[in-house]
Amino acid sequence: MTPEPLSQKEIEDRLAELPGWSLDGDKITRSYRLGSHFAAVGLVVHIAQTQDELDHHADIALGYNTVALSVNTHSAGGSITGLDLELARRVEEFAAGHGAH
Ligand SMILES: C[C@H](O)[C@H](O)[C@H]1CNC2=NC(N)=NC(=O)C2=N1
Repeated sequence: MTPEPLSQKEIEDRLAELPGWSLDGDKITRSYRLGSHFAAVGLVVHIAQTQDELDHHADIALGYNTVALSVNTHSAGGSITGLDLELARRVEEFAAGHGAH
């Protein structure tokens, strides 16, 4: 089932619960800084595992010690849906454990 686009108000309300995440154009985004390159790669692997579990995939940019995510829902015409917020919520749950801030 295709998830429904969220209203602007719903997006803002749910982003308020996810410090560091923001709306940038048609995607929600967040950048993390980590203690080393390997720590950044470890976070990417954990995100990849979560993405396959959700069958929902962000654009991920890996830097030296940074990881930047941006995501919307292609199947909803590039809108923000609950799946985008759920991916962000799950990444927030484990990012700090990788030393990300
Ligand atoms: C076939 C597969 O379920 C779809 O292509 C999934 C995979 N990952 C996805 N990721 C994102 N961000 N949006 C989608 O619509 C999407 N669709």
